Amino acid sequence: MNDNGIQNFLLWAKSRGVRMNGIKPTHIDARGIGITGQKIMEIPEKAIYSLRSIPTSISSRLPSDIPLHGLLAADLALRSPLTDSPWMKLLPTQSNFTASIPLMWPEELQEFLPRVAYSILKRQKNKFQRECDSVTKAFPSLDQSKYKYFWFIVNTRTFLYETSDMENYSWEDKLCLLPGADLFNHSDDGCTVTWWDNDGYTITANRTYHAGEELCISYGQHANDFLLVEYGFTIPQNPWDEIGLDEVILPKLDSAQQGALAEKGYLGEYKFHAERGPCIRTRAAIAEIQRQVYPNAESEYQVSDTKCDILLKDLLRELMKVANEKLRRLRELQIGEKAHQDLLIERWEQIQQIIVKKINA
Ligand SMILES: C[S@@+](CC[C@H](N)C(=O)[O-])C[C@H]1O[C@@H](n2cnc3c(N)ncnc32)[C@H](O)[C@@H]1O
Repeated sequence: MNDNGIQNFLLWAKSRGVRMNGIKPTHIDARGIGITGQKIMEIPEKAIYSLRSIPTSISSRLPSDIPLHGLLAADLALRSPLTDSPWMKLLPTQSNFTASIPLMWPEELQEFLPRVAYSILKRQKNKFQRECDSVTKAFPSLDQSKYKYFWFIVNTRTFLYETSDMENYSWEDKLCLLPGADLFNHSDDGCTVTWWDNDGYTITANRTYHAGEELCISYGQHANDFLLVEYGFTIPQNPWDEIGLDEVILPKLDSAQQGALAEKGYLGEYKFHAERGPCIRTRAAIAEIQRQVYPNAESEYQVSDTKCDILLKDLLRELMKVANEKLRRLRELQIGEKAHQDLLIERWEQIQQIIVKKINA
């Protein structure tokens, strides 16, 4: 059936009282016709807040290499082009951020983050501080905490934005704010966000939703450590979740082994994914450790899956002890808000669940 056929069918169905809200029949490859979601939101070019929206009175006073993230935050904090609007009244408050965003927590609590999350936090802290220093140097009356608030508004609400004239921009500068579309929460399998070059964005339902059911988009294939630091939440059943093994692997490697791994570009950032298992870096490190036990094995490929699995389970048991101890101390802790402790406890319990699943497999 062609599109005319579908249109005629829709008119006929409508005359019989059939109502379709937010969905329509569509040709779906080999599966013939199926029902897909309609456009549920359109954001035209003129509603996009991006580099082009920033006046030279702001940008010319800042270093030319300041990332767009820092520039957008400066514009929002200084000029309030959107902040006096009804959009602003809907945004999270400072106290929402203080409860959820680890960079705003007491430092003693940040140290309870899993190592992977803590590394992401350190990079984020450095990036924020560099941009904050540039902006407050150029605009000394701007309060640091006000700038930090808007920096996180940008951090938690931007979309990837790439027009044909932005090819040479660094990926960091290909972003924009979309007031309205930024109200979608994240799920690993959400509605589709499409950018039509020089025209605007459309968001399309990915499946049929029940009336009143929340529609989400996906912020990307992120593990929970990333979601926690960048957005202030984790999701319970996250298919992209993985756990870091650095704190149990690195102490087992002597300097020669570390050198061998560094040569291959495999020193550190060891991950284990609940479904996919150890990443290639982890396998290479396990092979190095195995060589202490099986000195004749020459490459990671010579270490059998079974031997790798036995050592992996030992490493996971060690990580379990770390998780147990963190949870014990967290439950007794008197610093910070309950929301901070809840988020940390939730994350360590997710780590425990991934470990238990593997050990019992
Ligand atoms: C782009 S905004 C989404 C709209 C936001 N909920 C609001 O009230 O404006 C992103 C923020 O929403 C929250 N969020 C998004 N998805 C979430 C989820 N699946 N679970 C918990 N919080 C979520 C987090 O605070 C995140 O930083």
